[in-house]
Amino acid sequence: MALSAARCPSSSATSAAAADSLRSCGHLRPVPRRVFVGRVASASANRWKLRVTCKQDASSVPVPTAKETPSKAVENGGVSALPSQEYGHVVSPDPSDGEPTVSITVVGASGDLAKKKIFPALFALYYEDCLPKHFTIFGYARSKMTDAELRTMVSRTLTCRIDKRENCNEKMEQFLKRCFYHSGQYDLEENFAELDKKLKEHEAGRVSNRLFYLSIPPNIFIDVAKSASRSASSKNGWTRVIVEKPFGRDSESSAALTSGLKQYLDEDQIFRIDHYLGKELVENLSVLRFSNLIFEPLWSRQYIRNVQLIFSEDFGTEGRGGYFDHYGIIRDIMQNHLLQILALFAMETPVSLDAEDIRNEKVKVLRSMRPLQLEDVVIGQYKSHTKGGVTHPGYTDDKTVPKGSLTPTFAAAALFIDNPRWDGVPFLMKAGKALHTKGAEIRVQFRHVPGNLYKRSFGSDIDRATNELVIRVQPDEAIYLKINNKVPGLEMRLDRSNLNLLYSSRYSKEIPDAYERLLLDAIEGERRLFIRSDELNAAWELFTPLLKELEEKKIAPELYPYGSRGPVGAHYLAAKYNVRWGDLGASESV
Ligand SMILES: NC(=O)C1=CN([C@@H]2O[C@H](COP(=O)(O)OP(=O)(O)OC[C@H]3O[C@@H](n4cnc5c(N)ncnc54)[C@H](OP(=O)(O)O)[C@@H]3O)[C@@H](O)[C@H]2O)C=CC1
Ligand SMILES: O=C1O[C@H](COP(=O)(O)O)[C@@H](O)[C@H](O)[C@H]1O
Repeated sequence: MALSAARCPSSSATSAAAADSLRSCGHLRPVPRRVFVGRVASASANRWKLRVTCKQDASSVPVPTAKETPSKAVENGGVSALPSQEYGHVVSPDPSDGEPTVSITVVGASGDLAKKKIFPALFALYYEDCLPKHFTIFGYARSKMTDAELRTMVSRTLTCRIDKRENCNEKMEQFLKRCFYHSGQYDLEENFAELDKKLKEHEAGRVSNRLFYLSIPPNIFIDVAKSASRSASSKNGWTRVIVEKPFGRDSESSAALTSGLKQYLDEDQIFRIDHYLGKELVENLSVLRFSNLIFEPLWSRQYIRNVQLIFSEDFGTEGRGGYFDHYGIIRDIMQNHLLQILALFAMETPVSLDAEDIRNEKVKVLRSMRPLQLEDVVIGQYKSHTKGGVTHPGYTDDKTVPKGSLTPTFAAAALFIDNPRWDGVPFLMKAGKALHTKGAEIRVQFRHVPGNLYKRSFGSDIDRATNELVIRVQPDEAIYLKINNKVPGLEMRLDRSNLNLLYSSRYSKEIPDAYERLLLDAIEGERRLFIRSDELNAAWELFTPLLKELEEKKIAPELYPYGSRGPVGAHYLAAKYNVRWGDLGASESV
């Protein structure tokens, strides 16, 4: 049954009834122990805060961590209070209200990711009143652009929530007035010093918190970290840096990148983004598991036969072939997105919802994993295919891809966690580009019912009677459980039906983009969904030997037609572990 779009009560609501109502409005969100509002206020042991509404007030201003708190020497001394001034169309408010400001600099603002994801996510946060009262956004890149040109560029990709269109144009205009641009080189400290000067003018003497989003190729991360930290970091608030993947291409290059960044930044300041962790259904994994009695007792080798993590795209690498060829699908999707989901899925119950407690459990899973064996991996590459008169190019037809490239655009792998909970349970991953469909899902196949009284009704294929829990991350977000059910009627006939939680039917609220959640978390200092350096090392240690072996032995990928289901080898790999991929549809009905 769909919920009607109820009006949400204000952030000051504290009664249990109000909290319930807020929960149904989808505004409840765990964030760490800063402010305790509403019903769970007493549950401080759980370190929960209810983000009842995004409206920022003084009480929700993030408190810097011990490391981020500036020394007393710089506090107050670093920046002199400037009078209110007019900046572009914005009048900077009087600093006497004592509230800090956040300056967000998108480095690489002229690029694809900035336009496609970062600016739209910032606007969505603004639209939802999630950004602090005082904020400024700067684009930074080498391209020459005026503030007005940046605004025009950004405005092309802004959209309003489809479920909330009121004041859309007005809000866009207000947002764009708070966006500015500075052109500079990535390795020139003087250019960042110029940026610093502009930021200070906008910050107008307030405590200034600064967030840099490095939306640039990884070979210039360290230059920017150096220039920004030396010449444009905050003197009296926090400075944080979001880095986009790829974080290296193997253990060694990743370690070098981490130590390079740590020359200029503390680990606490580095927010390594994996945008899959910001997806709604991935965020919900822990809720599903730890707040429902029925799942957690089943969450082990005792009841689970196998777990499948499946990613597919129905388009190729067109336009990104040059980048992709250096990485391939294992580094692009498996080593980060799918592995992060696996770690969240398989971790033990953390002590609390605190970022460090969660990340401690995730890293234990990663470190308990068996190094990947070549015989447990299948790789593929798409080839040209003509369908309905349309010819789709093969991977190596892309001019930016070297001829004869062996880079996989598809991979399937069987992974194992050698710990008491998961001993012997195959975790099967499959990821591919240019497949027949686009989607990402987690499939949990349970064991057979021992001595099943209805065995005869399933014929010889008992596998078809397996209960399966599907968490569909995208598209059409859903959680459904396949159960065996009696078909109504006088005869005894069973079929497989779904207990189905389809988000679009249940919730009227539009699902926020992953980048919105992650940007807001970075502003709030919430690190739960960002990758800690030891997690990253463990992830690379798992994949690096395999990646090296594939490259050294020049293993040729199995070719599959563009738009197909991928290489047949993936089925043999699953069969080796008595598994049938759940996304093939064959086991949908009995
Ligand atoms: N696009 C996407 O969907 C995704 C991207 N990423 C990662 O995010 C980051 C940004 O991605 P995207 O926007 O696509 O990247 P771009 O290649 O578009 O680069 C962003 C900006 O960086 C500058 N730049 C590009 N190449 C160089 C270079 N060799 N030396 C110096 N500056 C350069 C350019 O700005 P200018 O010339 O104006 O200085 C460019 O506009 C990358 O690390 C990418 O791997 C991760 C996931 C998805
Ligand atoms: O990180 C990446 O993710 C995208 C897929 O992200 P999605 O949110 O659209 O599912 C993928 O296309 C890209 O190759 C990869 O680098």
